[in-house]
Amino acid sequence: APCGDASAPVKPTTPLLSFLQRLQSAAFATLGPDGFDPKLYVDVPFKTDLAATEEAFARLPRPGGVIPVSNLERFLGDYFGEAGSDLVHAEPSDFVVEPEGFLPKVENPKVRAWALEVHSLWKNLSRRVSDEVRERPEQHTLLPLPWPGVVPGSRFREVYYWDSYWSIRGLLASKMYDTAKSIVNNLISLIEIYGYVLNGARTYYSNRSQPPLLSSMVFEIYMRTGDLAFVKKSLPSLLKEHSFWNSDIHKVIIQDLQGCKHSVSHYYAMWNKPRPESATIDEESASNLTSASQKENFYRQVASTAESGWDFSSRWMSNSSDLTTLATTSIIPVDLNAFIYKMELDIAFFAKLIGDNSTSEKFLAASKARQAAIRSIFWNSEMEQWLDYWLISKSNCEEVYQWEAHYQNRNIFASNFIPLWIETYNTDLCKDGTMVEKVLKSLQSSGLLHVAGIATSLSNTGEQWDFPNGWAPLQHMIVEGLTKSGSKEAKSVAEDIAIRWIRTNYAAYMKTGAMHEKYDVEACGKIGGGGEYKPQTGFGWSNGVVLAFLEEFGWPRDREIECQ
Ligand SMILES: OC[C@H]1O[C@H](O[C@H]2O[C@H](CO)[C@@H](O)[C@H](O)[C@H]2O)[C@H](O)[C@@H](O)[C@@H]1O
Repeated sequence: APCGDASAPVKPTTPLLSFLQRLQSAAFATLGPDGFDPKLYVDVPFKTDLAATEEAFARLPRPGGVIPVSNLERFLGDYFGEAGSDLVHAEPSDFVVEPEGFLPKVENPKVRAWALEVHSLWKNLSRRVSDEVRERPEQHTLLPLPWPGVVPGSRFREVYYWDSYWSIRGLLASKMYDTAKSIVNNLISLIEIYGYVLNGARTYYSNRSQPPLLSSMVFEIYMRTGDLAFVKKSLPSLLKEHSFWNSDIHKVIIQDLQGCKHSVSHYYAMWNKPRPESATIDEESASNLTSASQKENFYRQVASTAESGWDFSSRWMSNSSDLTTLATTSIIPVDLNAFIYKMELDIAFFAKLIGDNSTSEKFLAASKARQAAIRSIFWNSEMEQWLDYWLISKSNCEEVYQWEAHYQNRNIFASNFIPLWIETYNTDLCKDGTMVEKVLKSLQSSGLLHVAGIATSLSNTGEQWDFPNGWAPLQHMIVEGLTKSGSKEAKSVAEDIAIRWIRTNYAAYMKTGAMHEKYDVEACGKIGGGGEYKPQTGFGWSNGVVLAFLEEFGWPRDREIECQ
């Protein structure tokens, strides 16, 4: 990792984005904070070139320094298309109303009818980039992805990296294999250009990635389709992605108590300014920081937290009520290292499949090293969970950090159980049945399990990746880990969590007519809240997880779907 902020990389911004940020700031001054979504102003496509638009913007009247609402609205209408209009609806070629062999274990007619509705939502969420973006990319922040894809929904108008994994899990249950492959091909196209998968398919997301689950997407698609050519095509990009996550900025060396050095990874965005999509919010949050370097550090922490996918959470804060104490780059996250461990196992598996034995052996060795690191650095045998590790040092500039037990973060987060999802695939821990039972007990007494699913954390901070919110990805990884653990008891707890999650999604859908981005786990049918934007609907990963759970566990005819 870079030694201090000064040496850390920052991606250049574009003139288009700088202008849109000025527009966003002017709109904020005009409209005020109520209902204001800053992302809208960096998503609007230009109708004409930047120079002409900037000139017209400069000519707008500004009595008292603020553009009147009517002038702002007219300017927006004259010079910009609707946000999202450059990503057009695309009918997925592999969608059928009721696919053959769809959710064979779902017998209850109400649940089946609802599952078919959820399945049909893929049509609403399917998009392709308009020809206009390809012809004039300089007038859009949207990136010209080559193939159709699936978006999360609502304000998340573009493709997102880690969301895509759960959309794919649902698409596979919906038998939409071509759409699933097309999503992966788009992400691969980003690696070919940038060397990594971007947080999302917008120019303003190019300073960071998101939790790396591309190899898991390829793995799941291969397991369903047996498409070896697809694996062969994906492998070179996966190798590039692996180096990105093990490069200078993302790599940290920690020496354990036995003197063994471990190479692990952390989140680290190539950015030290307000996030363009939330600049008005970030500037306000940083307003009490006095020096330029304090602000730059804060902005880097904010962007690095967005790279984690958990934006925002007490998990990354040294004081859970003060966002300016975000310290994400000083934390070695257990889930990120579990994902990279899985990436290493997947690459070894794919390389073997295509007959590249030396790559396979190299990545098997890398996975063994990562497995040892996970055990030495994150595992806490007293709590029987894996804990994030905080890099605390006087200079914040160590070549090698010395591991100390009290730098493990003993606060409880759902991420402390994410290695379950990976361990079950291929490890000694899994062979030791008692281990799974210990982690299960620890989960059961953690305080995370609630009537409507697994809470993200135990702290109610008002941030969206904290209590009482429950997120589909977290439910899915823990449930799948427990299900595949080989323990009967773990499988039955997993099924119970899945049933609660399905019920809450169903009840909220019946009440609101929509699938939601996050839910409140304290009550069945309650949607989540908190954070910097209004709760969103659609919603790719929630749809994917409901379909994946229904495929795994089914729903017997005589089991009630209503909240109990
Ligand atoms: O606009 C604010 C932030 O929004 C995104 O984060 C949230 O939505 C994503 C899409 O569903 C999801 O992947 C992420 O986990 C959520 O926290 C975006 O990814 C952030 O970069 C952005 O700043």
